[in-house]
Amino acid sequence: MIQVKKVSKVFPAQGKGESVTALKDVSLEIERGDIFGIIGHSGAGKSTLLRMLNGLEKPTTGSVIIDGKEISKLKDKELRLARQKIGMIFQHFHLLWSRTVRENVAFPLEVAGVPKSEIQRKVDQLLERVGLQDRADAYPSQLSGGQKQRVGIARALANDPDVLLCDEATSALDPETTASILQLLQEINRETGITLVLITHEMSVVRSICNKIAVMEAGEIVEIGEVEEIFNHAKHPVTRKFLQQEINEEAKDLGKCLTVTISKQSDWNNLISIAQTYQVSIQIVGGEIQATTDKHTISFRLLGEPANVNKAIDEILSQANKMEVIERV
Ligand SMILES: Nc1ncnc2c1ncn2[C@@H]1O[C@H](COP(=O)(O)OP(=O)(O)OP(=O)(O)O)[C@@H](O)[C@H]1O
Repeated sequence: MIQVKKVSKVFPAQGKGESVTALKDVSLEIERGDIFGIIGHSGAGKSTLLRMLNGLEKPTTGSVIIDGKEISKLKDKELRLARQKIGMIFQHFHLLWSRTVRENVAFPLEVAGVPKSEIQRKVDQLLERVGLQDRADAYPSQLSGGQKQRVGIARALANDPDVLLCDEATSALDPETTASILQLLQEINRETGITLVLITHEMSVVRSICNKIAVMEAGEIVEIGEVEEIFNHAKHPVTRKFLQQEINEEAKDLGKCLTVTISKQSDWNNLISIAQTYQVSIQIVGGEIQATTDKHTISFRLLGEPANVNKAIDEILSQANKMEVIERV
């Protein structure tokens, strides 16, 4: 469905600045119906790659092929037609603020020259699909973040695209709304077989809906494959860091989480003795055994009476000279 072949992108120097290599020799293949996640830190090149997929950005070298057509070579009308089959949703929604919900969703259909009666029918159907039929005449400013993104999704689906590109589509939303938007995207993928490509900096997003993932760092793909495989056998440090971050985030919802370095048997004994003293239990939520350095990192939560948990944490922090506390969430 989507093939990115040896794509590089260099943004030429502006003024006195230096040129920026945003993508270096990136290759990937996305199959029809995939929910493909691209994860990376800010500046890794995710947006540039996503913009290549709908022809908004042209590769400096290499090619992008969608449904057999080399999008990077298309011009004018051909490119416009190809783009109608590639929807996009954004972190900050990009809605037209002076238009109602209905008019926002109708917009791409008007641009595509669809007859008015057909537009009406299609918009009703789309609004029902995203659960906004009773907000059709509201303006975006009257909607919650989740509802705004639902408008964005309905609008992106207006021309029955084969691909939906999601640019940090849930990053501005709270966890509950994020879950409901991801669920909607997953349902649409199941019902229509649409291919989803989503960029994110959160592993939890990848875990909840993606089947494949590419991890990017400094313009390159450092790890790529099936989600299950990568989550179980992450090889690259960047991937591992994202996974660790997710564990910490998850733990934040459930209780206080500490990540400490354990380098001696006595550190374990110490930890257990503190837990016994304050009658808390240690729930390990993650960790890493570093065979080469003999330093093991563990992340854990303390469970018990809140006052006791706090005392135990204070005790561990006060012994930071013995166990190095890397992170306290
Ligand atoms: N139009 C442009 N002109 C010059 N440099 C650019 C342009 N667009 C992106 N870049 C640079 O390319 C690199 C990759 O940027 P990109 O926006 O693709 O990263 P990203 O992973 O999407 O980051 P973020 O999550 O912050 O959006 C960055 O160094 C960025 O400054």
